[in-house]
Amino acid sequence: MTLTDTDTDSFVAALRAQSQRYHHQHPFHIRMNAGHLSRLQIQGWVANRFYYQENIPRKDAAILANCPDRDVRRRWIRRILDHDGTTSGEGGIEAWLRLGEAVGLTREEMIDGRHLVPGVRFAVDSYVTFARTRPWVEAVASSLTELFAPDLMAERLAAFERCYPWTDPEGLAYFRARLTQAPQDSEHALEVVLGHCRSPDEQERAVAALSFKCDVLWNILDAIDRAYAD
Ligand SMILES: O=C(O)c1cc(C(=O)O)c2c(n1)C(=O)C(=O)c1cc(C(=O)O)[nH]c1-2
Repeated sequence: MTLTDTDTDSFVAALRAQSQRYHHQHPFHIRMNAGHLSRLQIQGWVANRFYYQENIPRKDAAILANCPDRDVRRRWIRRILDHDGTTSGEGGIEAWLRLGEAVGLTREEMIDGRHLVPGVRFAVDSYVTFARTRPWVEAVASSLTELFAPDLMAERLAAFERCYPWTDPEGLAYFRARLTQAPQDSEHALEVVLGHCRSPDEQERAVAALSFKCDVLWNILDAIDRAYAD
């Protein structure tokens, strides 16, 4: 099927329109970026988000396992290395642990999951299951929330520096790294999705996958917000 530029433009517009459902609008993030969260609420968010961070490489490994395209795999595998690092002391998961320490948590309490609330576990697990069980292109499409992430990351970095001065600034390196990693990742993911989703049905399923992922992120924050209510 041949796609015209207009078809592609309207598909990209439908994907981008999902930004209206992105978690930058969630009341918990709005309060975070306005400096209205307590130290306990920040710690609860960091400890619970650790479960998301540690599951991202498992989600990406599921996409690799289901993907028959060598070129895509060759590039996708970098995401796993970005998060896991290639040796101890490196990678995004390590950086998140340092963020936790910077806000006053210990590594042990993040790793053993003692603060993990059921709704966060359920939402994160559903994202990993989605990547394992749905067609790999849909799983790639679900990662496209990263198209919307950089503005939120930049806002969050500024908010931490301005409003939560008790955070050790070195702990914010994770957010800085994502400012460049997220656009690279989402650019590749968008290229894959545009290349593989040609029919209206495939395009609809890609938009639905992205919508599902917005639900995952929203539910993570709902669960954290409820567990750490004022
Ligand atoms: O803090 C955030 O707002 C945020 C959002 C997202 C996202 O939009 O999915 C990711 C991340 N962070 C992130 O740190 C990250 O590593 C990441 C990987 C993915 C993905 O779906 O593959 N999303 C995100």
